[in-house]
Amino acid sequence: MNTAVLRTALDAVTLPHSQRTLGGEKAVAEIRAEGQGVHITLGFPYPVGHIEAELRTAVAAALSPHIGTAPLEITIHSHITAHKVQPGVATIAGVKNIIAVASGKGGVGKSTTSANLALALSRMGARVGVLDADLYGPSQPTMLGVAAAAPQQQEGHFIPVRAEGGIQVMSIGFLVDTDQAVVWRGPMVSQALQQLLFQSRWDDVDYLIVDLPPGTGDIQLTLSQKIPVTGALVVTTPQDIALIDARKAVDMFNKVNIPIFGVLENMSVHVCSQCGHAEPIFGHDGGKLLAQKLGVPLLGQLPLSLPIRVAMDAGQAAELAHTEPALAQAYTDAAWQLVQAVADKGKDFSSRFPKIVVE
Ligand SMILES: Nc1ncnc2c1ncn2[C@@H]1O[C@H](COP(=O)(O)OP(=O)(O)OP(=O)(O)O)[C@@H](O)[C@H]1O
Repeated sequence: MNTAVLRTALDAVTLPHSQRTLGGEKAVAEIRAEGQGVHITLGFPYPVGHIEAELRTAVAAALSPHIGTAPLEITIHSHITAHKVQPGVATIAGVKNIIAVASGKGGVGKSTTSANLALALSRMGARVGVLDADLYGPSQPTMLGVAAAAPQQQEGHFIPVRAEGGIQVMSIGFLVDTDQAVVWRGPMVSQALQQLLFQSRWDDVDYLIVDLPPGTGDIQLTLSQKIPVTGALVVTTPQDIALIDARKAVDMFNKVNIPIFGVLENMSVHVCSQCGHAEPIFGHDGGKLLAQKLGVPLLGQLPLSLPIRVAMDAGQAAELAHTEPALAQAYTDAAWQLVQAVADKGKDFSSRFPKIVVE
């Protein structure tokens, strides 16, 4: 069997729900002809659990003209590494990539998006963490169904609470009476965020989703100066007033050299559960147009949906995957774009070199 011919056929295979090819991704790690059969090993720098079945079918179809009915074995690996962050900020033990979820305006669904992206990433096979940095209104414990839990402490470290899918969750909501946090000033807020992040014992997290408070205040400043962020995404509703604020959030990230992975439009249209009529309550395609204007990807357009609201408030975000597969798929599509964008960033080598201290 000619492995060069097989490689050419494999390299041309397009990844499901993507424009990328196995060749472009340098994903074909090994082609081994053994006896009458063929063994293929594919390696990816992102999770592929959500496309694995389709990928296997596509690979088998591409090889079938060359191998006929010979036995075919396909092994698929994902190896997710740490990627570059802002210059001068070192990465954190146990966390490979931090993704900040921001919005210019409050109430646009940033926390909802953070929780659902985390769940999508975990369904795709990644190890995921969520840091609730919305110190004035933490909602991740509720949305992810772990509001009654508390992080254990071990040798002065917090052990993040585990939610559905093994998601590691840390939130100021676990530690303090959040009514008090409302009166905190800048330095206290900044310190609380750093404590949550640095004093937690994260267990080999591929992607840590940081749910930021709305706006461009103290938390965002701390984030940009002290916390190693791989990139950010901005959530907005389509109406003009939200878009103006979303743009401010994007400008802020640009100023501090944190790349924007994309814009996610939330509450795009309302589809009536009775008659199916779609109504653009907050306007049409605003997030899409903003993404175009800014030259960043549109990660998705999520409808204003009663099942989303009910699930989030009841702490049953994880159930959406079973009860509302189309909505869960929209979050998976967004997460899929996100992990590809992360993989495109340069790798981080800071942890491989000893720190040089000048005294
Ligand atoms: N696509 C959606 N469809 C229906 N309800 C939604 C949707 N997205 C969010 N919601 C609901 O809107 C409310 C606000 O959402 P969420 O808390 O995620 O917003 P936020 O931007 O994080 O708010 P905050 O400014 O308080 O941090 C919640 O009750 C949530 O369930």
